[in-house]
Amino acid sequence: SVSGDAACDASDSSSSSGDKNCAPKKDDGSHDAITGADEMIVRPIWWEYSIDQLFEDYFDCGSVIYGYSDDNSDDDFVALLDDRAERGRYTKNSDVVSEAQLQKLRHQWEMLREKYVREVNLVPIFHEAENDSTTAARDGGFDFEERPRTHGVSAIVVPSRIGDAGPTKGRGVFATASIPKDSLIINLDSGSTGVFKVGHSWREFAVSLPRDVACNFIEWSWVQMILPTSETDDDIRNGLSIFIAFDETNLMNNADWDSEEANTRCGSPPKHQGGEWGHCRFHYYAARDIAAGEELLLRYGDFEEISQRGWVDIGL
Ligand SMILES: C[S@@+](CC[C@H](N)C(=O)[O-])C[C@H]1O[C@@H](n2cnc3c(N)ncnc32)[C@H](O)[C@@H]1O
Repeated sequence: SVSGDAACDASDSSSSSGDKNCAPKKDDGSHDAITGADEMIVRPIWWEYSIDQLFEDYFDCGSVIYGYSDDNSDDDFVALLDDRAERGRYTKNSDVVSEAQLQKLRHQWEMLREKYVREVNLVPIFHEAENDSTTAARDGGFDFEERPRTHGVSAIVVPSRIGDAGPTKGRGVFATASIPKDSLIINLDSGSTGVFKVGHSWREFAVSLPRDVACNFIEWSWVQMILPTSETDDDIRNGLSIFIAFDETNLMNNADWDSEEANTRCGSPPKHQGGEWGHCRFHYYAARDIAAGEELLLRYGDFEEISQRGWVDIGL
């Protein structure tokens, strides 16, 4: 017998994944109990959910992230779907960078950061902002007074602000000072990026978050294959890892989808004209001179597989 949702037979593993009739109630932390002959196994109903199923079925994140919901059938929704089909994505919110929205985001990053330190803690995470003058001296003398302070450290080490990147892109990150070619822009070694090595621990972390934070957490996480720097490099992040940033690097958009050249590239910059970029690990540099006011645009393919195959390989 099955406790909880009687329509969902938890002993059939296929029924717990993807079948909308079996979708759990949101945020109730409920479990399905399977009664065997001698034992009762309590199996969490999110047990086998893939990342896509968590996003679509468990949390129904469409309305949270893109502003649409399955039961919305008005004309706006049809137009919205058309737009999504064209662009692949859609962001409806017109007030994406109001102070209230940014406060909410900062609060979510802090919540994720604290929970990560409490429950996972595989890499050092810092709660305090670094001393800006030290950072400025190290990274080329930018005037860091211009940079709005975030809670905790940020991986973005150039003067920047979160801004409205337009109706299809949503928020983005913009330079607030000119950045010379080859400057360090993102340092994911700054104690502001968490790592998970096992898909299931990431899944467990996701399902215990409030719905709106969970949807962002899923949207912001990425899987990356990190190549070691040498035979003796035993950094826990080497190999296949899931990463989550606790800062505004989560808001950086992709250049490729608009057929633009990324101005912010992962890996060490080529040492000579026409040379190759080094392996993408934790540092991102200016691919050219970037003017104040320009959006900092990544090439998502630098750090994650476009096919998103890594999620399957890591158990999600
Ligand atoms: C890491 S987030 C970037 C922040 C996002 N713009 C926001 O406001 O939350 C990645 C998401 O941003 C959107 N995005 C990124 N680059 C885009 C582009 N070039 N065109 C349209 N949407 C883009 C997509 O929805 C994508 O899933």
